[in-house]
Order: sequence, then C-alpha cells, then structure tokens
Amino acid sequence: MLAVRGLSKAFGQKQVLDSVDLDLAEGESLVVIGGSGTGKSVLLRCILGLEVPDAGEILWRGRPLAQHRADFMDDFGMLFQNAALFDSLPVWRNVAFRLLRHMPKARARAIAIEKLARVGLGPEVADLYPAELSGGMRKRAGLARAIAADPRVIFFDEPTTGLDPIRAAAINALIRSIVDETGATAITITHDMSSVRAIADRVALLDRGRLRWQGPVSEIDRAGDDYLRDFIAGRARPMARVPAS
Ligand SMILES: Nc1ncnc2c1ncn2[C@@H]1O[C@H](COP(=O)(O)OP(=O)(O)OP(=O)(O)O)[C@@H](O)[C@H]1O
Repeated sequence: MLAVRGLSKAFGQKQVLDSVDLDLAEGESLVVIGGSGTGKSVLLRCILGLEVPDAGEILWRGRPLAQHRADFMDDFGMLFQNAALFDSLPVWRNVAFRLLRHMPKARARAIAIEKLARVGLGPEVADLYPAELSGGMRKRAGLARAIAADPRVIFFDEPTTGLDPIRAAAINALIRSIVDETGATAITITHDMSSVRAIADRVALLDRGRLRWQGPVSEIDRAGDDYLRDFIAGRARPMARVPAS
C-alpha cells in the first residue's frame, strides 16, 4: 500500500536518511524505532510531503505519492506528538476540524462525540477547551481527531510521550484496538518499547539514517542485531556500536 524506495535526505553535510526502503501492506501496523536524531521524524515528514527528499520515491497504492497527495491526505489521519490541539477551539471542534469543511455542524459534532466515546471520553468533554484536559485526555482527544474522518492510514508520532506508564499502556492498547477494528494501515514512530510490543505487527529500526533491521515484532527478542538488543534492553552504548553495514 505504501512503499518507500531508496529515500535519501541530507541537511548540509549531514546525511539524515540514506537510501531507506520500506514496505507497508494494507492493514499492517509498522513501528519505526531508533535513537534520537536517527531520522524517524524526517522519514515521516518526507512521507507527508513536508520535506523534499534528495533521492528515492514514495509510492502510494503503486503510484508516486507526490502526484496523488490530495487522495492520500483524504485517507490519512495523524496523532501528533503533543496532540497539537488548537487551544482556542473546544474539543469537539478540534476533533471535527476536517469534517466541518464538508458537512453540517450538527452532523460533524455528532461524529466528534461518537469518536470521543471511542477513545473513552464522555460527551461532557466535547465543550471543554484543551487547557482543561489532562495530558492523557489530550492524547485521547488527539486520537479522536486522527480517526474522525475514518482514515485508511494513520500515523502516530511518539504516542506515549509525556504519559505515565499506566496512561501510556492505555493509549497503546487503544491504538492497537482502533487499528484492529478499522483495519487501517498504521505507522508509529517511537522510542517506547512498550508501544512497540503493544502496537506493532512489524518493526523497523533506523540507525543513523539507514534501515538497520526490520522484521515481525515476534522476532525482536531473538534478532541477532546488537543495536536492536541494546535498544530493547535500554542499554547505553551509542559511542561503541558497530556502524550499520
Ligand atoms: N530542517 C532541518 N534542518 C537541518 N537539520 C535537520 C532538519 N530536520 C532534522 N534535522 C536533523 O536530522 C537529524 C534527524 O532528525 P529527526 O528529527 O528525524 O530525528 P528523530 O529520529 O525523529 O529523533 P527524535 O527521536 O529525537 O525525535 C537530526 O540530526 C536533526 O538535527
């Protein structure tokens, strides 16, 4: 459904993505992991068209994404790292933001309330402002916005950042159940191994702009890659690790 081919991107002398290939099947949940500064966000930004790659291409349903961006965006939802809610809008308008462009207000509000319920927020939350929500509630509201237009592809950018482990586990479980229930294709970028285990069908490890390892989540614990093992165990050895071949 989504294929990344030979994607490269440098900023000045710094090669941030170096010939990355990735394939994502319809309905699959891919989690991209990697240390800070390894190019995860740049990869996401290239897919979203917010960065122009130096080389390579991204295919969407077999066609160059750059030429079908409007179709892609119609099918796409995203949970931003800090939920990125508009502070001046009540929660329901945040959730219904895209819907309000093409449907009457009452219908958009009804869908927003239904999506809020799906993420565990009651109708009383609809008229609150983002500043009145806890971090976990903001994340849930952001998730409701991501799924408001029933997207076929959903990106989750660091979904558990800023949450305590119990709330993080709840968000991970919610994401997995939404992905299962909707059959949406999902890409998550994260450092959080609890998200990897809860959300992923397949895992891709980026290391200094290169795809170092990828495989089913069931194989990460017996993968032979030393950096992956260190990443899973949370062991620090950034200076000592062997360069990706
Ligand atoms: N617009 C830009 N101009 C210059 N350098 C950039 C730009 N965007 C990203 N970079 C650099 O590219 C590298 C990769 O950044 P990126 O944000 O993709 O890392 P990341 O893997 O998402 O890290 P983190 O997990 O910390 O968010 C970093 O060294 C960053 O400084």
